[in-house]
Amino acid sequence: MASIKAKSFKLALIQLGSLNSSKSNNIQIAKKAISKAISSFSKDEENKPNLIVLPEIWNSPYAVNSFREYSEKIPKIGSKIGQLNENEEGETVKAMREMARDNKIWLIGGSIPQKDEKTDEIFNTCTVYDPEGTLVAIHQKVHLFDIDIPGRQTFKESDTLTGGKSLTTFDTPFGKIGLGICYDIRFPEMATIAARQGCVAMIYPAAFNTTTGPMHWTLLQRARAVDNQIYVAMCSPARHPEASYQAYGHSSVVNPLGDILVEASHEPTTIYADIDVDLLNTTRRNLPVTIQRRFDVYPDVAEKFL
Ligand SMILES: NC(=O)CC(=O)C(=O)O
Repeated sequence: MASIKAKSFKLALIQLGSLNSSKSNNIQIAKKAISKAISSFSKDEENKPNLIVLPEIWNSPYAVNSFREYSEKIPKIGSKIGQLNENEEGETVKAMREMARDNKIWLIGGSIPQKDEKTDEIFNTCTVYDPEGTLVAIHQKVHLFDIDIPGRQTFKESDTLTGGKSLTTFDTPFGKIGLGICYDIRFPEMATIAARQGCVAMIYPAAFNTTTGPMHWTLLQRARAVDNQIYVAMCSPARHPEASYQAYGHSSVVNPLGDILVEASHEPTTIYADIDVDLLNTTRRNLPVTIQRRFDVYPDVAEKFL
């Protein structure tokens, strides 16, 4: 794996606030937050973010009994802005294409509930758009959030959701990016495979809660970053006092050394980080674990991705 060929870039994570049960309200909030993040660089084009990330399930309440109602059809990778009618793609996808095009950015559109019309299954799905509004990647949350910490946090996504069956990376002019959604970060194989395929960063739209957030949010990001010598980012919704699910917030970005570059509180905000490819490659040169693996001692599933 060793060094990575990529260009340094600026990442922005939008910790959306004031989300409620109105999908169109939530879309307007996301639109405004993105144009505000971009317009604040109108006199400083060079430092404008190249890649913007939204949180997990931002157009719907994060609740198992809402996912079907808010679900949308997601069209195929490669579909372009203005090509499809409203029966072929949902209003959130259409809006995200416009957010990417109007602001000339790459957009990781957090996640939204997706309905597969053929199978009637619902997925927790992240879509990615290039600056023309073309859909370039789709990631369906692989590991469903089914946990029970009695008296503190119980959630069972599998009551209404189906888990995805594949891993996702996508190429940009500044490098390859790996995607996961929230609970996916607890499964280290995903980040390891993405890193070994040449990703410069793993990005997770996410919504930990006030029980699991303090326990593991930062630890998991730092672990995935240090193990794989990549950047790791998680983008959460802001906490909403009236929501049934209390999101942790704390959107953050960690560098390949495991340093937290930036971390939000639980309020609505946008945070920025420079993804420095030289630092990544220096880390790998100084601590060459990426070329010291001993697959003769532990032949594992990731070996075929060498
Ligand atoms: N919400 C999730 O998918 C995951 C989470 O909150 C946790 O792992 O903790």
